Amino acid sequence: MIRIEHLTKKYGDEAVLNDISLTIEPRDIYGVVGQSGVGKSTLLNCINRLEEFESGTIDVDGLRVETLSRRELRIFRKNVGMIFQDFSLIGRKNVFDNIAMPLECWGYDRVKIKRRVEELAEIVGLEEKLAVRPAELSGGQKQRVAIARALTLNPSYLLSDEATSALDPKTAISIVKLLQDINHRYGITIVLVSHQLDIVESICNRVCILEQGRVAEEGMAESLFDRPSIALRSLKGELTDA
Ligand SMILES: Nc1ncnc2c1ncn2[C@@H]1O[C@H](COP(=O)(O)OP(=O)(O)OP(=O)(O)O)[C@@H](O)[C@H]1O
Repeated sequence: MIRIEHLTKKYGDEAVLNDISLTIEPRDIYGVVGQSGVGKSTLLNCINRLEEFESGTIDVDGLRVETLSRRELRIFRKNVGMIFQDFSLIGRKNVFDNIAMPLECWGYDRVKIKRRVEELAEIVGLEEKLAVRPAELSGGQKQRVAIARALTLNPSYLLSDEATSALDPKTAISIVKLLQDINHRYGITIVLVSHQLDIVESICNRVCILEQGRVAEEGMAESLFDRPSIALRSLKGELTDA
């Protein structure tokens, strides 16, 4: 469980996140939506402490993220995979070596690395592409490599920052299905930041809408999308400013 309480994060004097409190339950696919610049990526980056924050607490499975030492943080991050819009793959390494990177960092032996990489390649449907470099892959295939790499250390959590935003609609749906499958089969909790509301509606069970650094609305995706609030209608562009 991720429990965020009274989180405030500033850049300079400006609070990008202002007193955010929310709870992400195990096995959730939890959507975070909001206008561009509202602080969605910052919120994700606070969860695995890629960003430090001024006040508030983030508790992940009983660990207080803001109190972790550098060594504890390294271990904590094994449990929290992350994927990005730009895939963040290493161009000079092939698919096998890209997926293997976290295992190599943790000093696993070659036999274990080979077994795990092949297992993950099968899960994401890239068994035939292990020897290929990222430049020879489609966007969807690149994101599959990134997903496999994010799962190498068996995390309980996957943070997804606009992972489908650079993909065409059909490919985006195939990645969404893969994320759904990973959530169902392995019980991995997913926190999904996206501006693609149709995707959030199709995959997330809970959603929070951020507005001006605050939680404008939070709840079950079904009820939120069935009876759109002012916050959601505004995000959809259905309301014009008076
Ligand atoms: N390192 C930084 N230093 C200063 N300001 C930053 C930094 N990173 C982000 N910001 C600012 O913080 C605000 C929130 O940024 P963030 O990337 O979290 O928004 P977002 O909701 O994810 O936006 P988008 O949907 O466009 O990706 C923005 O105004 C951004 O300019």
